[in-house]
Amino acid sequence: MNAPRKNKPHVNTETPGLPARMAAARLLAAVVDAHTSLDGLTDHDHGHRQFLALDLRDRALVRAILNAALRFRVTIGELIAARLDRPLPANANTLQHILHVGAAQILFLDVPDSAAVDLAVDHAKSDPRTVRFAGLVNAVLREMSRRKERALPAVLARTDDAPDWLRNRLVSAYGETKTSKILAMHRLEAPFDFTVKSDAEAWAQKLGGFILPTGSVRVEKLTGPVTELPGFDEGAWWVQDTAASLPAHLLGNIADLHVADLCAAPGGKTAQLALAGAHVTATDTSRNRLRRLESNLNRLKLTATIAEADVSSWKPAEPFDAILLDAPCSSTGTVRRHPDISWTKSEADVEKLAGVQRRLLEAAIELVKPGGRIVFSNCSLDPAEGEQLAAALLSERTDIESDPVLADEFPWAVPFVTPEGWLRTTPADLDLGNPAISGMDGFFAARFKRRT
Ligand SMILES: C[S@@+](CC[C@H](N)C(=O)[O-])C[C@H]1O[C@@H](n2cnc3c(N)ncnc32)[C@H](O)[C@@H]1O
Repeated sequence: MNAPRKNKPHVNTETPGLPARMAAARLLAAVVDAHTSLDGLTDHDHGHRQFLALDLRDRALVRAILNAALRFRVTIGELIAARLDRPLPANANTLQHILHVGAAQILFLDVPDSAAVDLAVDHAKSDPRTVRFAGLVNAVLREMSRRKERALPAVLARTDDAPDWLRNRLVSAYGETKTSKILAMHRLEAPFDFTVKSDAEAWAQKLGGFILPTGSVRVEKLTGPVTELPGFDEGAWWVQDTAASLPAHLLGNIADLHVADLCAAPGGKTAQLALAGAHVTATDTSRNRLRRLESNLNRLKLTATIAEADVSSWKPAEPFDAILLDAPCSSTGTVRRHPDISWTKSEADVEKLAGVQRRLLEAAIELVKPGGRIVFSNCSLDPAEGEQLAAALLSERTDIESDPVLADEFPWAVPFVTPEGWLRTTPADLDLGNPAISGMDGFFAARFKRRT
């Protein structure tokens, strides 16, 4: 018989609620320590095995815990630190994650505090790395629960809930005041935007929303899954942040033109181009994502030619009349919907992705006919992936010119057009008075023309 191990865990890990908390802490580690995307970890087909082992209710709880833990990570960290006599050891990652998962429930979720504390303590006891800290977990979280009414508003008022790298980059791009507005919006769940095929008025009514100046229908909160909403089965609309719907419009009248949508999946912009009457070729490197694009188009009863291809080496038979390149990016414009991005991405990613975008844009120029338009877009807030990249390209290449968006070209575009004729949106824009229904994703779009 083995000798009993010191600190041997002695907890029934099947205790109701405990597997969900253990999965939440495990996924938090994957996001924060290994920089893995939360969408991938919580995918219902290919997600993390600890997540897939849970029933649907617990999966929803894990998603809610992680959204809060990541959205308010700085606030939570400060409240934990205030309850400790000295900082936790640097290698105490697992303990940190258990505390953050417990605190996220106590501070931001509708879970009884006692359950959140007890399950965090059980979790600590179940793991040899944290069993000796079970008392500390109990003390910190109970005290947090007792003091939250007083402590939480004060800490929320002085924290930004952004890692330093992101805050610093935003301040250099937008200044302190606008950065504060953007980060305040990052604390809120984004409303749902729908791009409708026609009759926005009727769909706004049926979906319980309203029409934005950009033409999208906005709904503050959904009452059930998207797939059960009116109009889903008949393909009357698709979910698309209103900012994401703007770049495709910049191609102008594309009826009957041959348009390539490069980096197309899952196809929100392909659908717009097809709906506008173009003959669309949609390319992407990801076979899985192209499958999603195909099924999305089928539901919407729209068509496009689909090509699995890498833009940088793609050699189509004919050049296109127009090109949309919605390039992969750091996605910092979508933090409201994906609070993990602040913690999975870094300054180095921004620089690396700006290099990728430049290469893809150079390749895209070769695919358009002389005189043809190219719209380059992405959902980053960082000028390195937007304004700086566009300016560098224009100053270094003589075969393209800027095709600026004019102030009177699209009435909806006026608030977002820069002096250079580019489009720039941030979550602080589209302020409708009530923050819960305001804001939009951060997007950049520039329009170029290939010289004849
Ligand atoms: C921002 S997403 C596109 C979103 C899409 N345009 C939409 O509106 O639904 C970027 C896409 O670029 C694809 N991608 C990345 N590198 C690529 C490359 N070298 N060639 C083609 N596609 C690429 C990714 O697989 C991903 O689907």
